[in-house]
Amino acid sequence: MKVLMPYIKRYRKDVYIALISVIALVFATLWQPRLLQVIMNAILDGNKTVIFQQGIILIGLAIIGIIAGVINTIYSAHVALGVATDLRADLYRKVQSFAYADVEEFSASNLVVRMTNDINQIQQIVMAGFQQVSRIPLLFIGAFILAMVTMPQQWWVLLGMMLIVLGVSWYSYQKMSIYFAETQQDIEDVNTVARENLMGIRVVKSFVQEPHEISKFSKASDKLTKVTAKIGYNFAILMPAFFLTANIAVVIAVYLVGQNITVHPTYLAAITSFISYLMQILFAVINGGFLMIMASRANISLGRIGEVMNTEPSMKYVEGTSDPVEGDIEFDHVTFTYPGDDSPTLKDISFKIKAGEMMGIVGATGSGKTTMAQLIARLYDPDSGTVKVGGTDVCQLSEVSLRKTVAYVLQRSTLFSGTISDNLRQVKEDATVNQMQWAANIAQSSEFIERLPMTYDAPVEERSSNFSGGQKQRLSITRGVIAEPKILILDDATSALDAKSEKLVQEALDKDLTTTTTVVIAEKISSIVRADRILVMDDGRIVGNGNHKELVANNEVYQKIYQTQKAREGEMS
Ligand SMILES: Nc1ncnc2c1ncn2[C@@H]1O[C@H](COP(=O)(O)OP(=O)(O)OP(=O)(O)O)[C@@H](O)[C@H]1O
Repeated sequence: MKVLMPYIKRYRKDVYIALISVIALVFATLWQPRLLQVIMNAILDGNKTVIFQQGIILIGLAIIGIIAGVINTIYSAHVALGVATDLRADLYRKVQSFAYADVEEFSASNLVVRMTNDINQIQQIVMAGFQQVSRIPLLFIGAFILAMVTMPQQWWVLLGMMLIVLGVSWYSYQKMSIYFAETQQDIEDVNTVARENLMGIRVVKSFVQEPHEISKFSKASDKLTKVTAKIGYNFAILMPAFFLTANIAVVIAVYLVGQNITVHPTYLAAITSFISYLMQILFAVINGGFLMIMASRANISLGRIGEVMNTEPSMKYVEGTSDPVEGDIEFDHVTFTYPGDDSPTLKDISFKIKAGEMMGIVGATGSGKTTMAQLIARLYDPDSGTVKVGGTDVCQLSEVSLRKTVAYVLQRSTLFSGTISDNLRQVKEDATVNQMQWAANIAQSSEFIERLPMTYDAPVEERSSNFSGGQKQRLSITRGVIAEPKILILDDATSALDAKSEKLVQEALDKDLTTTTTVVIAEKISSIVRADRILVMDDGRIVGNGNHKELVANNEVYQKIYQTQKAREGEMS
């Protein structure tokens, strides 16, 4: 609730209108049986004036009730929609402030569920809250008092019905809250299976995994069905049980009143009014139960949202100039462990590279190459030691300055839906077509972009599905170079390019980005053979540092990689 209150307060005016309209609605609902009673007595007395007068008031009251109901729904919806929109925007802003490690810890899909499903739960409870929270107790207490006033001698019928209905609802709502919590989990499971399947649909199809995937989905879906069915059975029993109890109470009241009807003819009108109040009490209890269930679901969602909102980003940036720094890189005794891991992935790494040089990083898979690149881009901070860029500790650079200095191109290219120019302008807002062409020429992407009917305004579909792997990589490199970064990291970023294109990219980089430090992580030695310096990684340590010639001459690990690749190339040629 602490999370929600500041958001609700922003809609004070709508909240007041919603609450005042509830009071008008309850008044109209409760007063109608009372008037009906007066009219019925007037009918018995044959008093036409009273019938007419009270009839008009009754119609007026009904109209007031309808108008109040409409106003209440509109303003409750204003508050609910406003709260949900603001909360979603703040949650999104918060996630944007997270460090990469924070996003990884929550997991991206989990954060998406929190921003969509959980926010929806909040929206529903706020809406229901302003429609029902004040209405239920007012209706319940009002109907109870008026029923007692109408037929005080039937107090025990009323009390008996209330005890039974409240007892049964308490028991079943308790039980159903457990089922609803299970449903929440089961919905997430179904979502996860469906999402994984659809995102990896190419793999599913190519390995003919459809039957396996269908059975996995069926299992998750069956679990959800079972719990939902249990909720359905409970409701199926609960509703008739409530109405049976109410009807028994009505029968008892009518029977008792019927004994005296000839002595007290006004009892006839009173019993009609009494029955209306019994029904209102019943509806108040049923709606109260629903609200409790919704509230318990929303409470879980609120907890999940609060968890994100209260998470402090694990990485903070200093305020400072937004200018880029020079492209020198230095690692000084850097040790790094991934959050949650026991042993370090990088162990005591030290090296220096001058601005404008090219550095290659090779090593076995899992040896820590990508991790090292991530530390240059400050996606993580080291446990100990310092990473310096342009002679400054990366922790002492403002976020904008660091992002302007370092461009990081990954093997698995991530392009955003929109157009090619939208993607390029993410890095350089005011990029002209000439600048785009310049960058595309370096990345060898101009050749296919310019063949597209809309060239740089060509659409990029969701997950860039309208481009091949090689085209995606070239577009990512284009985006990486367009702002002429001081440091360009290519993390296996040319793996989907043929040898000729890769060579052309490297030559263009040498020619056009002369002052840029290039860090190339590659499986193939051929990709880094020209580098000024090559780091050889093995199990999180640097086991070789030199140029190709030096390493071929005296580094065992490098020699092994080189010989294996040469032998493979020999086999292939
Ligand atoms: N987010 C992460 N959380 C925990 N451990 C991780 C994470 N990312 C990588 N690792 C582990 O750190 C080690 C080094 O991974 P890294 O990706 O740096 O290796 P790499 O040399 O780039 O491998 P490859 O050549 O296969 O890309 C691996 O053992 C990997 O399992």
